Amino acid sequence: MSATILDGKATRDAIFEDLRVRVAALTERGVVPGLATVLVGDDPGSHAYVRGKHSDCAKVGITSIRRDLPEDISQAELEGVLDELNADPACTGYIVQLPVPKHLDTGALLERIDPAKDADGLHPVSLGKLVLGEPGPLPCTPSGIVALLRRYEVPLAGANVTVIGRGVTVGRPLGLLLTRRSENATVTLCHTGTKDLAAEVRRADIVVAAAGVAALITPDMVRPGAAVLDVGITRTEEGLRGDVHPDVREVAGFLAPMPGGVGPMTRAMLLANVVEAAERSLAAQS
Ligand SMILES: Nc1nc2c(c(=O)[nH]1)N[C@@H](CN(C=O)c1ccc(C(=O)N[C@@H](CCC(=O)O)C(=O)O)cc1)CN2
Repeated sequence: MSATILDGKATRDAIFEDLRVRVAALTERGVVPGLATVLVGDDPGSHAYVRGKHSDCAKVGITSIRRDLPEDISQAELEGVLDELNADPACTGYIVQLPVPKHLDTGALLERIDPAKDADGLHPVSLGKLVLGEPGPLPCTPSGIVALLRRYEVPLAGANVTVIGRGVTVGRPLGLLLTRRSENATVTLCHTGTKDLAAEVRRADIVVAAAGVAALITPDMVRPGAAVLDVGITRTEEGLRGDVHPDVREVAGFLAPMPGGVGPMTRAMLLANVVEAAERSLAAQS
């Protein structure tokens, strides 16, 4: 039997409906949420994601600001742009599109963002709040994964989850999210040093593949009925490839495909972070 598809686009559309109403309520009370994006260089994938973020903003009524910058910008110049956004009242939240060119220090850039405007949940203060279990913006892909699993009622409490990839945008924060008491899953975080990846995947109830290696997860590795979420994207001459082999669909119980699964959820959770931050600031004013 073929897997039930975890439909990220349909789930995103439902989230946008809710956000549209909340943005209208904020705007009526004089708070206009505004998302800025900071994009460095010419990477076509990053340009496509940033375009998508701006078109999402238009759909829910969030104003958006673009800062597209040249590949050879210096760290100091780029930090100057972040300082301007920190001071700009029209920008209530912003992101630095990752990855940035190699000569730039990603950690220092993320740290430069005013934590109150951290729309991506990647500032050290936001990640610290996640570790401490305090409220704050959550990294978008991990929170999108949890929202998608919840929407399709995939059981999380007590589940064995194998996450492949230890990056700061997906693997590491996802491990923190899924081991909160509210999710209560047991997480194995796999990476290039993992001795027997197939064995770690085989014992999982839920597999999240975020390695960026095309077709890394093959049907023989997946326990029949498991939920498999494909987060990896590899651009090849034949088109986009996910980390999950297409035949996994015949073995898995649930499948978040690439495209159409986790990606749209990442975009939805970004806007949710912007709206939640605006709501928090309004509550703090009153
Ligand atoms: N500052 C950040 N940088 C990056 C993040 C992030 O969350 N914050 N995540 C990724 C890129 N990303 C958003 O920025 C992103 C990736 C993929 C998708 C998406 O919708 N993918 C489509 C398929 C891909 C395509 O059509 O090109 C899908 O899965 O359906 C959205 C956002 C790294 N950088």
